Amino acid sequence: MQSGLPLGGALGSGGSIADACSVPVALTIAGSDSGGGAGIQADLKTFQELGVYGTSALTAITAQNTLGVQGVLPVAAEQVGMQMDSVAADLPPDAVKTGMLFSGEVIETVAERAVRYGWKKLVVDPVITAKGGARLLREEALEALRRQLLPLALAVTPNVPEAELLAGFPIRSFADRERAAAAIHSLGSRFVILKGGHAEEDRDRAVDLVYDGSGFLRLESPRIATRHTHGTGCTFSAALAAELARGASVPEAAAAAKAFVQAAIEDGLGLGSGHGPTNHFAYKRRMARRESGEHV
Ligand SMILES: Nc1ncnc2c1ncn2[C@@H]1O[C@H](COP(=O)(O)OP(=O)(O)OP(=O)(O)O)[C@@H](O)[C@H]1O
Ligand SMILES: Cc1ncc(CO)c(N)n1
Repeated sequence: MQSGLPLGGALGSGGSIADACSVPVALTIAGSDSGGGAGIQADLKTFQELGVYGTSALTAITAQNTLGVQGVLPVAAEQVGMQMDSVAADLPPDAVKTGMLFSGEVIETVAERAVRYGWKKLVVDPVITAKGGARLLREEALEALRRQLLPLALAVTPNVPEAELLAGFPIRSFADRERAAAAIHSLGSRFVILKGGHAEEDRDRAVDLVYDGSGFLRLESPRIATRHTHGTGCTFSAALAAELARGASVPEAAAAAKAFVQAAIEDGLGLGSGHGPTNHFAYKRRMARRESGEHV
């Protein structure tokens, strides 16, 4: 895994940063959250915190805050495609993640570009509803997600309600979660990371399951008692994509993403009067304190 940005030395030798910089690049294809805790804003903040240059293709503009989603304006699929073309032509991404895609046409456009540009490190966060229940994916687009996008994914990162919809059966136990991960894996993604934020049977632990088609890896952390978890899923999948862009394997990237989101929830900001955002600064600050010898 790369440990930092190779900027050092470039300035003193007369070269420009632009000439010398080989920073990893990630692309997020997602919706805008005006409240800044989820969507494209969470993704770009996470990329930045992890030392990855962030680019974006916007799929929808949501009017949103910690209380809910007040409005959704979809971006036309053609315009989403043009944004991907602009980025791919000039700033080829090392990893790509998708979030809110909203329509079947946008999903089809993303799948077509993923093939055209050979995006191998594609993370699909199958965003379906927001925490308050607002729909971020049209009902009729679920099949397009299952059939067109998942076969192209390196990793898909459903939460429990999304996994129920993708697998087609309810999840009530840990064994159900394993069965759902296997069912989703059969749709074609190389890895399934079934997140446990919503899992009601785990009161004390937040357990994410990583499945590669043969074995399960469990990523566990203490469950934090807080309502400030807006955007945890976006933040997790963005951290996963950033670590993949830096050269990590999927299990390594998933463990790092779990640590990133745990710090972001633990050091919450207390903003807003509903489900507040997480703290995207927290992980990097902790790492810096750890490196300076502090016990964190
Ligand atoms: N209360 C919590 N304490 C610790 N970790 C949590 C908590 N809630 C969620 N997580 C972690 O956050 C990550 C995202 O999981 P979650 O299931 O909440 O995703 P999500 O529902 O897609 O999020 P959102 O829809 O808010 O973006 C996972 O790694 C999960 O384990
Ligand atoms: C734009 C957007 N994407 C994803 C989510 C899911 O958290 C959200 N609430 N808003």
